[in-house]
Amino acid sequence: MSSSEAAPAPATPLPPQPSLQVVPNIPRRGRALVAARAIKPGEVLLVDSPLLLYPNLDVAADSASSSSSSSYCAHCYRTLPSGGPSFPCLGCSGHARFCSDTCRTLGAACSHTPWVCRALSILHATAPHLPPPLDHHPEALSQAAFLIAAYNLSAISPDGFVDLLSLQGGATPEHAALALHFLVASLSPVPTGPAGFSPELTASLLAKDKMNAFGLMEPATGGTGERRVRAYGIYPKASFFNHDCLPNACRFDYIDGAVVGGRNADIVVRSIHDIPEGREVCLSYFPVNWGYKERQRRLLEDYGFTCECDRCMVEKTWKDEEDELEEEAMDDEEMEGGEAGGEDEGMGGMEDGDFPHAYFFMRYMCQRESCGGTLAPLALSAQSVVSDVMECNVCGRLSRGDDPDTDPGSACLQLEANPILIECGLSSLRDPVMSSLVYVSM
Ligand SMILES: C[S@@+](CC[C@H](N)C(=O)[O-])C[C@H]1O[C@@H](n2cnc3c(N)ncnc32)[C@H](O)[C@@H]1O
Repeated sequence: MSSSEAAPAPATPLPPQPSLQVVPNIPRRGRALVAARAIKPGEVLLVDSPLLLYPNLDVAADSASSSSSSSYCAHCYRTLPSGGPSFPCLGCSGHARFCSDTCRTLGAACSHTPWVCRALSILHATAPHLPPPLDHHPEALSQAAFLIAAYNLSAISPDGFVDLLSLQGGATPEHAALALHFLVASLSPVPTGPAGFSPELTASLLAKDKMNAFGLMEPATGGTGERRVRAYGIYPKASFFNHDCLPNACRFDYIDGAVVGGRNADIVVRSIHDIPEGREVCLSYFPVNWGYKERQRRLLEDYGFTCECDRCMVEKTWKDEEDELEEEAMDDEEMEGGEAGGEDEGMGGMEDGDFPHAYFFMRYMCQRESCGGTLAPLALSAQSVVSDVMECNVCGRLSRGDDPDTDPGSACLQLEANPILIECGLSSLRDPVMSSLVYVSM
């Protein structure tokens, strides 16, 4: 280089290229998220903060502890340390408790305002005497808690409420929605935002909740491995993900994790494996090990569509065979007067050749009994190196299982959710990811 040539400008790192595009309307699927470029396994595709959170009150009503106060912070839903300090709400005689004075102050300003506090207190007192048809409605209390949170949002954040209204889902008021509307109306005068308070709005909100709420699970406690939902959240960007019964991404929450900045209720969506540019990125709306009939029933009842994904197209034919087998078994039973074993609707009895998704189940499904979680690699390192450690999005176990011929369960590191590795996973949660959705017009 001669002395007259200008020295090259120091290289400035390129901003991260967005990984997802919002496509506004795919026929029969509505909005969708599509890979804006080739995506590697374990990439953090989205970090989303909740528009609102609300408690799963139906669990509390079921349990013996229904009369005691909740074991989660009423603002951020972190587990409260047993025997440790907690900060009672000053308005409802400590029924609601917080994990810190900061959460108590934030709660009073947004999630646990004086109106929410009063309405939830009355709801707790009313819970044993709900009028019909709510007395036989398994989710009545949680749905009432959702409506309280939603109408509270309409008053404290009209913009947030507009985001909520923009989500998929609408309905005309039917019996249960009307009953919930009048239950909420009876609790305490509802603070109305610009959208008002009406049976039509209530029905529409309930439909949006059904189609878009994410369950945040209780911590895994060993034992049976069965986990219940501690709270539900509405996540506006994550709500754009459509469903696939063999998803290419899955979501994690670290609600009890050591997340800086008070964003422990954020959810993180990571890719499970390579995704080519242009491919739709989908989550599974429930555990991937559910059988065909159960999946179709849930998708139709709660989400209003019939799934035609590749897996369903294959398993649809199994259903007919199963029905035939069931009929044969019933005929045999009638002839022999003996017991006939029923066919498992899931994977039971399948030969490898009948089951083209076998690889997915071996590689990406948690092998821990009764977990049903999906595995994704820990987040890509800063150098974009794909991790060979897989994390389960339900039980949090970490495992190494590159070789599909080995049982990933046997390679399981047997660590409880490892805080160091999870911190590594979270280290790539930079704010730019939040804005990495780009909107395209068709
Ligand atoms: C959480 S929203 C997903 C985003 C939605 N497409 C939108 O436009 O906002 C769930 C709704 O999307 C639609 N949907 C999701 N997955 C689908 C699929 N595999 N096939 C058809 N529709 C689907 C259904 O209407 C479902 O109730």
